[in-house]
Amino acid sequence: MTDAPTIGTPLSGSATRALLLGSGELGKEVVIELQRLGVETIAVDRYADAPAMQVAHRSHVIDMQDASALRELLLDEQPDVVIPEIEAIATGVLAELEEAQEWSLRVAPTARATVLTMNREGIRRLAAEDLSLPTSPYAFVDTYEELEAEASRLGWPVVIKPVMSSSGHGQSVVRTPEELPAAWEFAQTGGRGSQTTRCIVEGFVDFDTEITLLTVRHAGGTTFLDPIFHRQVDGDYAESWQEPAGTAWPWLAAAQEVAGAVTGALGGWGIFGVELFISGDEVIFSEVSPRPHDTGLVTLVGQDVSEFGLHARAVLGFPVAVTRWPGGCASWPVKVHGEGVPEFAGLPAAYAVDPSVQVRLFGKPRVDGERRVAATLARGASADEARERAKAAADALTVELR
Ligand SMILES: Nc1ncnc2c1ncn2[C@@H]1O[C@H](COP(=O)(O)OP(=O)(O)OP(=O)(O)O)[C@@H](O)[C@H]1O
Ligand SMILES: NCC(=O)N[C@@H]1O[C@H](COP(=O)([O-])[O-])[C@@H](O)[C@H]1O
Ligand SMILES: [Mg+2]
Repeated sequence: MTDAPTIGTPLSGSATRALLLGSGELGKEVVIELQRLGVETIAVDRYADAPAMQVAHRSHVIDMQDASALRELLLDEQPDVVIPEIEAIATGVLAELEEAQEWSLRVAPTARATVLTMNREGIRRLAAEDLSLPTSPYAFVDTYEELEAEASRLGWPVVIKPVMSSSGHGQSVVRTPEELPAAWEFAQTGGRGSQTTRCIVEGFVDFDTEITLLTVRHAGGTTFLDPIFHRQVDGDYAESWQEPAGTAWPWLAAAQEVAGAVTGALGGWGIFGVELFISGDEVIFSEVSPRPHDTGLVTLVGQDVSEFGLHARAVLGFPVAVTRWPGGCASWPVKVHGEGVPEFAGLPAAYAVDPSVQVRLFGKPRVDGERRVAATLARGASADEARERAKAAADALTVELR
């Protein structure tokens, strides 16, 4: 792909082809945006009938952590752009193929960015040690004995996370030494299938609030979106919202500086979800996704172009601009526990909450354990009003597993 890209016609020799690695709810929205731009889309994930597969031109099921399977697929498809969507990918293959340029391949935002962020160690060392950004105190451990030593050095409570995981998988807050063995066990079994025992152990940050600062690097420069506030439960997002457009924050300039430094170091084009803790006026870097962020689902109602549309435009090489809905907006994820195929009821009641309510049913084929299967979205005059509406809409939905 050149710096001034053209878009071909899908399924023809001129097609512009985008291949998603990871095809969950976030990828589904990216594929919809790419389809609107006439891009041929190929959705890949570890299981069949994943959400993005249901809207893409075609799909493949492979173990994305298997380097040879991934290499074989990419050589076969030869996409113009690869869009990583999840944290469990053999990213070394992306770096190898981007470097080799056997065909004109770009990885969004860059192969190096995906390598560095796929593993918590890469991005944490880049931010804290190379860029000298404030982070929680941390250590990396490979054994239970190392964990014990580092946790007591850092001081309680500590947060333990597998180096390859997301959405809180395998993550726990440990308040006393007695809780440590169970947390180690959870980290070993609960991650996203990494082949290592390695974990990060972090000192607990007693923040006032936490935000995702969506940052778009694109052909026209770098654009910071309005902060997205969120509340997390067990390491996974439980609610996110944007305050009315134009709200001023004393820490915003510092937050943009941190986001600019991290995304600048990662480089390339695309959207980044920069996760920051705010404590007083202090901004502490937590982590960054070089792709759309789950808390950014709120942009589906808060902006004229959502984070998914912005990612699609940026990775294709186009400049972006954003207009905000002037009021508040909110998203509320729907998670279910159990086993079976989801069946949803209560949509009329959810829509009756407010005309601004929107519902996304992701279409995940089944649930085994706990899984996010839907989200509700709403607007309001204030963020609080939007949050109440999004929650009320989610409460009105019922999910049966059959
Ligand atoms: N050191 C810390 N101190 C206090 N809270 C923390 C710390 N690390 C993580 N958390 C809490 O846990 C949440 C999830 O952590 P983190 O983002 O690292 O996990 P994740 O698995 O990558 O989640 P996601 O994929 O949803 O971003 C954070 O948003 C924050 O609320
Ligand atoms: N915090 C990261 C995040 O929200 N990622 C989103 O969740 C999907 C995996 O869901 P699953 O575990 O239900 O398959 C991913 O594919 C992505 O869309
Ligand atoms: Mg996170």
